[in-house]
Amino acid sequence: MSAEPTAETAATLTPAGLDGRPHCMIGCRGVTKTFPGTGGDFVALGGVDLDIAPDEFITVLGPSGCGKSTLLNLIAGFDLPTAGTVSVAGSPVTGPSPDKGVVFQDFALFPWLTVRKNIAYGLREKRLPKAEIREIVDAMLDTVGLERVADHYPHQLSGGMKQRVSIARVLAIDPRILLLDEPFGALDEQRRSGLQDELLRIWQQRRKTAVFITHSVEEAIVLGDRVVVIAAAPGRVTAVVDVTLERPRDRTSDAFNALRREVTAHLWS
Ligand SMILES: Nc1ncnc2c1ncn2[C@@H]1O[C@H](COP(=O)(O)OP(=O)(O)OP(=O)(O)O)[C@@H](O)[C@H]1O
Repeated sequence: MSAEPTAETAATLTPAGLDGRPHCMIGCRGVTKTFPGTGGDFVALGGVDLDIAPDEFITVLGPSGCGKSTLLNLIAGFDLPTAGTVSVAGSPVTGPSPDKGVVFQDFALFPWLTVRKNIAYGLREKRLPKAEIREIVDAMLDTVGLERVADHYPHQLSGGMKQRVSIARVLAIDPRILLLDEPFGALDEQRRSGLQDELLRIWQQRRKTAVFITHSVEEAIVLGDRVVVIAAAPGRVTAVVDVTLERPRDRTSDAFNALRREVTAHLWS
């Protein structure tokens, strides 16, 4: 069966509600991605279907190599699917755009720019007036608690600080969608937990649609409204677990542990 959407299915991807907002911010329909290999094509994603609602926080969990980053790259528009469609607010994704902000694990900061200038980078690209840039950057420095190191360079910062800068740089351009590829993977438990809290606070304040890739079952449950489990070879969604626990979530509660067992079972099945 063809994975290409018909005019009818494309139209039903994002029917607007009474408030005029789409029900689905990100829609994946039969998303398949193959890469050429020496022994023939390698199917990294084999038909992913997923709808993500506006303001929803989705976490994506799966073994190494199952296609998590590939999926995120397709949503970001860094690459195109071999078959199927990825749409944002009803329009097919054809490339990167300012409505999608991406945070990478390795921070991707400019080493020759100070913290302030790193955060201002996207705003300067947008050619905003200087005073407005300053105002937004000051607000961002405050949000992520980095005023003290505003004039430092990346090499003078800890890993956690660098990741805050990369989050602030993305938030500064105020994208509707946040795409985060294992952003806290390299941090110690304490920093990781602090940044999880900070990210949730920002997400709740600014209401964004978030897709967050992780290898950690705990992180997936702490953050997500839903945890999407992906299996490998080919990459496909094998489970979607609703997390209805109140935030902030108590990682030691019975309900949390029950979810941890459920998600882990899906991951290993
Ligand atoms: N540009 C590419 N060319 C060839 N193969 C690729 C390319 N990008 C990814 N792959 C392959 O596709 C598969 C999925 O890769 P991907 O990086 O999406 O996995 P992942 O789940 O994010 O892994 P990890 O958790 O280790 O980061 C892997 O087998 C990878 O080797």
